Amino acid sequence: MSARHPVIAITGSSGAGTSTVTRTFQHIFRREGVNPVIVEGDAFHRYNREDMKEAMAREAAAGNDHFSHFGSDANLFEELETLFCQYGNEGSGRIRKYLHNEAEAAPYGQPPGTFTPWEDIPPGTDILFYEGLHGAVKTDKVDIAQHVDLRIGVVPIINLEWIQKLHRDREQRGYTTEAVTDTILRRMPEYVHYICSQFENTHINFQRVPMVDTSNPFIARSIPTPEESMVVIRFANPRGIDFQYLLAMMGGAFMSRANTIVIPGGKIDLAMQLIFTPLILRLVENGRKARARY
Ligand SMILES: Nc1ncnc2c1ncn2[C@@H]1O[C@H](COP(=O)(O)OP(=O)(O)OP(=O)(O)O)[C@@H](O)[C@H]1O
Ligand SMILES: O=C(CO)[C@H](O)[C@H](O)COP(=O)(O)O
Repeated sequence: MSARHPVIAITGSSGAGTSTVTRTFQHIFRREGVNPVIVEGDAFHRYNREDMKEAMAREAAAGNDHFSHFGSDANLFEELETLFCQYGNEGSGRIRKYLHNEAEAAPYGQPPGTFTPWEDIPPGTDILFYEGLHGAVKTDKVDIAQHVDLRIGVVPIINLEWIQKLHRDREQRGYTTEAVTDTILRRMPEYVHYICSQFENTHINFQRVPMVDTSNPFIARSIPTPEESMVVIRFANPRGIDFQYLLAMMGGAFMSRANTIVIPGGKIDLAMQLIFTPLILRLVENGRKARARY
């Protein structure tokens, strides 16, 4: 944790919606004049696409059919922890990108499924913003969560998460339904160990719950829309959260527990702006003051 160079992490499974939530944060950063460095979690995969296929085949030959992008062996957890720690202390660190498809890869003149070279974070940023799979991970070897000032979980109920992943991977990444289904099945043990466990380390979780039937996510023709869903927002520590204000600002919202507010899905953007703008401004302001004193 750092008062000088704050770190925010949005953490969630593949297809949960972390990239979508990032757009709301970019809007807040732009409006409030905050200069972030944005880190995509996929940059901390250990292998490029070809090497990952080989690693998976090696593991399968050795009897492990569950090697996946969710676990510690396929990711650079130590390097991610170092980045958060170094940024928190000095505002510096090394980042890169994982290029998922032709559109992302074209500007770099590289093939999809490869990483860009590591680069230093430019000096003068206000905040590090991470979105990806592992922003609140704790294992027996690393404690990534401890370096993050604001940890946010994005966790649709699992049927919805699968529908979102199936649609995104087919439409934007060129995979078949069968290939995505195999990936979901292969990742399940590491999903339970590495993904679910993070949501007890987060400060705020957003769980989208569809109000339409998603019983068989593998045949769903479309992703339930925001208007067809509700969002459960749970605060680990509700002290200081003005629930009366949130209820007044968002028609149709209600409290389901003392630390949990439920809102209509179409209001998620508004909810995030109302909840996060003051938290971001406080982190950035504290950081600026602490750096001025240093
Ligand atoms: N609140 C939402 N309402 C409707 N659709 C959504 C919502 N959030 C995400 N989606 C859709 O779900 C799909 C996956 O979302 P997104 O790409 O943000 O996931 P992700 O968590 O960033 O995945 P990955 O980590 O694998 O890149 C996208 O097609 C996106 O449009
Ligand atoms: O979304 C993911 C993890 O968040 C992807 O599964 C991972 O980044 C690998 O991508 P690809 O299968 O396109 O090589």
